[in-house]
Parts: sequence; structure tokens; C-alpha cells
Amino acid sequence: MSQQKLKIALIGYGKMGQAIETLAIAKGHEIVLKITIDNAADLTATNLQQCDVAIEFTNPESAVANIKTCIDAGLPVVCGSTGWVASEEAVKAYCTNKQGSLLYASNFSIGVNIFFEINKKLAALMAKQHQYQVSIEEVHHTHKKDAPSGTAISLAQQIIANRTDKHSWTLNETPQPNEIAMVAKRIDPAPGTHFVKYQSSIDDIEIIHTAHSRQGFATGALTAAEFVYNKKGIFTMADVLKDLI
Ligand SMILES: NC(=O)C1=CN([C@@H]2O[C@H](COP(=O)(O)OP(=O)(O)OC[C@H]3O[C@@H](n4cnc5c(N)ncnc54)[C@H](OP(=O)(O)O)[C@@H]3O)[C@@H](O)[C@H]2O)C=CC1
Ligand SMILES: O=C(O)C1=N[C@H](C(=O)O)C[C@H](O)C1
Repeated sequence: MSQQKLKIALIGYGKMGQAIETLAIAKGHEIVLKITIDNAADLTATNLQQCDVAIEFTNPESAVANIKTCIDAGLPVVCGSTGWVASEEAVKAYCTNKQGSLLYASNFSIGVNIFFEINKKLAALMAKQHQYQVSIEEVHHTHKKDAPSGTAISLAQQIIANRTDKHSWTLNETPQPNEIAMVAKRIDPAPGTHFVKYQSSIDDIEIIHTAHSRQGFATGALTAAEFVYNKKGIFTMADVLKDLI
């Protein structure tokens, strides 16, 4: 079946917004509304209602308000901004109450979503191997505003869900026994590298995902928009990729 050509609102026109625009136009979609910091006042219900779907990639401070504006306008929204995890449950409740559509992913690339599945399985396998210290390391470019990355937080949440002895994580500090140690490094031009390490005095087990560019994130975000534009509810990349992985 051929893909419906979408009228897209791009909220945020930085590295990700621009990468998504290129891919969207190549697939025959139309960017009807482009919101930057300079025309943020144009993010109105009237303008959003000219579109089929919004794709939001801004920053931790703007994301929540932008998502709510889309929900209030009745427009499905795909959000890739990270760093607002503390508001996630409240935003989902807002979306549910307003019968809106939201698809948030800390990472849209197929590779990372496969990596997530490996991480969950490895965490379950290692749950009783207390001789191994588990830790997460992420490396990103120096323009990144949040730390740790949203992807690193997702990896930690998956580990916590698959063992009983870890309850939270700590960044760049010595962890308590019930915490996962996280390290965030900022090195240009890294688009995003994530390590999950299990280390013991006898041996180490390590899984690594390395993004070579932003193409995987942009492709995944556009696929998510094509998935959600005519749906109601709260979705994840697992819903989008359920027939693929
Ligand atoms: N989920 C995923 O797969 C991925 C998520 N990300 C996340 O996406 C977000 C954006 O990343 P990236 O594109 O690299 O960042 P950029 O800084 O390159 O782009 C963000 C853009 O949004 C603009 N902006 C800020 N506030 C608003 C607003 N209220 N309305 C409209 N535009 C606004 C910024 O302007 P100004 O610079 O003037 O503030 C900037 O141009 C980050 O949170 C990042 O962590 C990134 C890659 C993949
Ligand atoms: O800011 C970025 O660049 C990225 N952010 C996301 C995150 O915080 O996990 C995804 C990817 O790693 C790139």
C-alpha cells in the first residue's frame, strides 16, 4: 500500500529538524509549518490544524509546552526531544485526558531499538550475577544540552525493570549498591554512542551501539510520523517497529 503524503509541522529546525525535512521532502511529504525560535508565536491551533502530524525536536525546556499545544490543537505529535523525563507521566496523562496522540522515543533509530531488546535480554540474564558491576556510558557531541542522554536513561530503565537489586541510576558519581553508574562524555562530532558494561574481576561483557550520523534518528522519526498521523493514543517505537523487530 502506498504511503499517504503528509502535511507535516516541524517544531524545531536544528540538526534533527533539518535532517527530517530533507528525508520528508524526498518521500513526497510537505512541510507546511516550520517553527523556529524566531517564529515560535506561529505555533497556534489554527496553524497546526492545517497539518496531519507534528514532529518536535527542540530542547528539554520547550518540549512539554510544544507537545501540549499540539495535543490541544488535536494534532498527533511525534516527539524526539530528550531531557524532560520528569514530566513524562504527566504529559502522557494530559494526552490521555484530551484523547490526543503522542509518540515519544528517546531514540528513533532501528539499530538502537534492536539494541534496547538486547539490553533487556542481557539484563535478565545478568540479574543474578552479582559479581558483575553494571554501568552505562554515553558519548555525544558538545552541543548536546542534556546529560545523561535520553537513550542512556531508557537503557537504565530497561535494566531496572529486569532485575530487583537496582532501583535508580547516578551520573558521574560513585553509585550506591542499588544504583546503576552512568558516565556522560561530550566529544565532537559523536552523533551518539552508548555502552552497557558488566565488569567483574574475571571478565567483562559489553554491548555498544554507535550512530555514524543522524540519518537513523531522522528516518525513524519520519516513520513514526507516518505511523501515528491517523491514530489516537500513546505509542512507542516498539509499536512502530513491531513487524520489523
Ligand atoms: N529521539 C531521538 O532519536 C533523538 C533525539 N534528539 C534530541 O532532540 C532534541 C533536538 O536535537 P537537535 O536537533 O540535535 O538540537 P538542535 O539544538 O540542533 O536543534 C533544536 C532547535 O530547536 C530550536 N528551539 C528551541 N526552542 C524552540 C521552540 N520553543 N520552538 C521552536 N524551536 C525551538 C533551537 O533553537 P536555538 O538553538 O536558537 O535555541 C534549535 O534550533 C534534543 O533534545 C536531542 O537530545 C536528537 C537526536 C535524536
Ligand atoms: O542530542 C542528541 O544528539 C541525541 N539525543 C538522543 C538522546 O538523548 O538519547 C538520541 C541520540 O543519542 C542523539
